[in-house]
Amino acid sequence: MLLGVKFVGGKGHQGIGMTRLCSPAVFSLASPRALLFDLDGTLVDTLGDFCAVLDAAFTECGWPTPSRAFVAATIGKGGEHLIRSALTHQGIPQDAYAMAAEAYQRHYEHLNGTHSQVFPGVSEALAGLHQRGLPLVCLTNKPQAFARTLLDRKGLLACFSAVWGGDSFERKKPDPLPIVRSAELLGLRAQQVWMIGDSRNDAQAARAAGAPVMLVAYGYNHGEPVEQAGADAVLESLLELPPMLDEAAAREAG
Ligand SMILES: O=C(O)COP(=O)(O)O
Ligand SMILES: [Mg+2]
Repeated sequence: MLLGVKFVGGKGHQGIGMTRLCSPAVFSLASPRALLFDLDGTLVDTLGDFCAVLDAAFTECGWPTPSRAFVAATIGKGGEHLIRSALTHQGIPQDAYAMAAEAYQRHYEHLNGTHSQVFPGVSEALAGLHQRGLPLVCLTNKPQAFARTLLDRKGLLACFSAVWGGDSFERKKPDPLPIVRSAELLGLRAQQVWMIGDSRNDAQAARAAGAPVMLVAYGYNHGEPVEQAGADAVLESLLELPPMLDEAAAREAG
């Protein structure tokens, strides 16, 4: 029985503490051979970056800028989705996409990381997990170059054995392909890795790939309750991961 956890997915299981288990499968998960981490909303609070970049790009183009609430509910599916959604939301025709995307890209390069903060517990959790020798991979829908720069600027890059972006594979999350390919590149099957994310894009991708999935409660999930996104567990902090790994290892040993 996991300690310090509360089961929220059904009747008959109760616990204490922070981790909320959404699936009874979490009681029998095998130890992962690697962890895949989403970036925006999971490791770094980048909402301020997205807002600053959209503000700069749309202002330059002479358009009204989208609200912070709109941006928070829209991020998670990559830059093109965000730009196209923002155009529609502001009543600007889609044929302005190329102009918007060029301005967005240019401002993102300049502003990347300047309006964002690492979430509490992330640096400590990643350092501890890295010390265990477990391969850690960043798997985000952000373009790979932007992801690497952001992780570097926030002092997190050295923890990761690989960083894959929304432009690294033929399809993005919620398609399972990025998870399947990330596992393959480690010499693993998707069932042997855990996906750690913040949104239904991460949960759907992991479910379809056959990988266990944990979602953080503090990220961006399109304005929907994260408990309903189909995760095995909902975490208040990444610091809850080491005890989960200890629990899985102890179960296997004993
Ligand atoms: O680029 C985005 O929309 C966010 O990407 P991520 O949540 O997969 O890190
Ligand atoms: Mg995310």
